[in-house]
Amino acid sequence: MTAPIPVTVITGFLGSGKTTLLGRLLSHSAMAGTAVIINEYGEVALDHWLVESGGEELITLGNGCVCCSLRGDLVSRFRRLLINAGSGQGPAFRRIVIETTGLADPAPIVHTLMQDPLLSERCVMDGIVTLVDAVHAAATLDAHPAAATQVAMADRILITKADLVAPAALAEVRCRVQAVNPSIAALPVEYGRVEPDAILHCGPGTGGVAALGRWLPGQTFAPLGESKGLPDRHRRAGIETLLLEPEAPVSRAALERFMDLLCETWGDRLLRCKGILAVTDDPTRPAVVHAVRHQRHPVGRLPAWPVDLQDSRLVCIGERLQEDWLRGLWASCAGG
Ligand SMILES: Nc1nc2c(ncn2[C@@H]2O[C@H](COP(=O)(O)OP(=O)(O)OP(=O)(O)O)[C@@H](O)[C@H]2O)c(=O)[nH]1
Repeated sequence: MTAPIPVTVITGFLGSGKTTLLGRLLSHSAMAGTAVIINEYGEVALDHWLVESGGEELITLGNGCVCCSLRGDLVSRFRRLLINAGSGQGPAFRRIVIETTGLADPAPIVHTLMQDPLLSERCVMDGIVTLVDAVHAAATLDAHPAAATQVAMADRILITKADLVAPAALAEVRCRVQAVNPSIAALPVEYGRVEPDAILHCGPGTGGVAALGRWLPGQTFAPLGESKGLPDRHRRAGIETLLLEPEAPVSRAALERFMDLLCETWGDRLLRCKGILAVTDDPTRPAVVHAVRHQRHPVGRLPAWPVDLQDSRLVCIGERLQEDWLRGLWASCAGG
């Protein structure tokens, strides 16, 4: 009998720093042999281009959420991983990490994995790790029940972007988080700088997975069926995504102006914006932009275009977004 493969679910609301954390962790030798499944909500998945996996198996599930519309896809990708590794057709691995979308409810994900005969025989849930963005914790927990569910079900909680708030504000976030999940101590982090032990080996205890194990048998979820037929509950709740695919490179100054105006104007309606875009100063090194609500993160650069991405893409996720306005703003800033 081989030991069951531990599965870690990394969750946290949109833009809370999941991909940043994952990228850091995967560079650690203790994470060698990790298969990674990244799920993204936007129309076009960008995260896998932003994670340096160091040769680990990396699978993307895009344009939907593994807690609802993509539950069937999650099971089939998981099964394929296990079957390919078992038959030698795919790489062997020692653990699996799933990065959920920022909107995901962890309960149906764990339920989906626990009810599949092959997965429940070969894998064991290690833990649910929830990231809470220190800058936006209060607004997010107030407005989005999924954010509170993510915290309530956590085995480990990391308060990210601790560098962006004052100590008093950080203490408030801790209190807020502990009011939702008093059994877990929340650990502040900056740019995902944690040792792997901070997220691994949660083990059976009083945390989220143990609690879910007791609670799930009494719950019913929509049957799995064909994933494409499952409703996307976030879309029904009014969360929309917009995609821009600019054809020409943009100047760095125009890009900065666009991001500033976008965050200023849409503010809390803009739950997330991210993009990989060609810039005129060096179109071979694309710019990476991120925003969460009114907070715009500094523009980064990739050393080169990923092999399977050659065009600029920018995704916005939010509520009451207006496509015409977004396109108009881009045109007026970029001059296109
Ligand atoms: N200042 C600061 N920025 C951070 C920290 N962690 C992440 N970021 C930035 O926050 C932005 C979003 O980070 P991501 O890691 O992409 O967030 P995510 O949770 O994967 O985003 P989604 O998958 O879209 O939900 C990026 O610009 C990161 O560089 C942190 O601790 N401090």
